[in-house]
Amino acid sequence: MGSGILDRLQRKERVAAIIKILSDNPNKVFSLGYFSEFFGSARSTLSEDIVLAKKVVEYLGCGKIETISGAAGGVKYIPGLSDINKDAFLKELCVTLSSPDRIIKGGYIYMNDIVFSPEISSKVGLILASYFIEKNVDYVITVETKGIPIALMTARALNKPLVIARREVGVTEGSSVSINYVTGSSKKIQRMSLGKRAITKGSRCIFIDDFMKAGGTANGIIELLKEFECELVGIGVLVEGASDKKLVSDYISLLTLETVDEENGIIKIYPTKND
Ligand SMILES: O=P(O)(O)OC[C@H]1O[C@H](OP(=O)(O)OP(=O)(O)O)[C@H](O)[C@@H]1O
Ligand SMILES: Nc1ncnc2[nH]cnc12
Repeated sequence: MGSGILDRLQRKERVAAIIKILSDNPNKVFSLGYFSEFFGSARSTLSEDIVLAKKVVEYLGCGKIETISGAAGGVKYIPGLSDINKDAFLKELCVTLSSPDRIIKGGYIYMNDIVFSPEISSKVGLILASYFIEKNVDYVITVETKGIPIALMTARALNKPLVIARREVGVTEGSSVSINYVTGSSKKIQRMSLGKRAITKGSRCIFIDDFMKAGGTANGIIELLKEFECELVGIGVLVEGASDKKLVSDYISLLTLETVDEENGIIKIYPTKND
């Protein structure tokens, strides 16, 4: 494809196609030359198309198209949600999560339907990714199980690989490194393992999870990454438990769970003030 049928595309059709190509490949730089060849149009024409594409993305409040100058320059799409869209989404999520029928014995709330919903977890991933765009991330890391969809969606938005620490050593991982850690959720000593070939030495990683209680899991990830001589450059979770003393201090949470009152059937959860 490229020339032939596509060279007959009109400006508005090219703009739609540019947006599709860029948004399918978040954070990937496409040169003007690439589009010029693809559409069989002059670079000057493409520059004007890109100005229009930028306007459309801005209008939709779904991130931005950025121009990178220089020899390795071009354009890339940085996914995101406008503040208005983000606030509305997080508020609505709080309403959904505060339904009393979500209360689980022991002070937990049921979140499986939320984290396993592609529509919701993709937006959560977009929002979390927006906090780490500037961090030069090489990998997104999570620990099985419930953090996986959100971590994958964050990795998708950053266009970086996802790495999953396992509770048990997986045969298909090859030789692995394991560490023990204490999770506040189950208050038990747990083990997490990562295949030795999963991450390249010296990489920069962010840890993404669905929930942070005491932060023992995040701490475990820090210890695990030390074994790989990798650096943890950010931590992001969908929900943090407000009343719990944390073992880590530098993290982003989107929602704060203040109370789960089993007796009176009350859940208090609100968007975290991060800025
Ligand atoms: O901050 P912490 O005190 O360490 O607790 C947070 C951890 O607890 C939850 O996992 P859980 O143990 O419920 O496992 P699951 O994801 O397999 O359900 C959550 O997904 C975090 O990984
Ligand atoms: N869903 C949940 N609700 C409350 N505390 C938790 N800790 C881990 N998961 C949790």
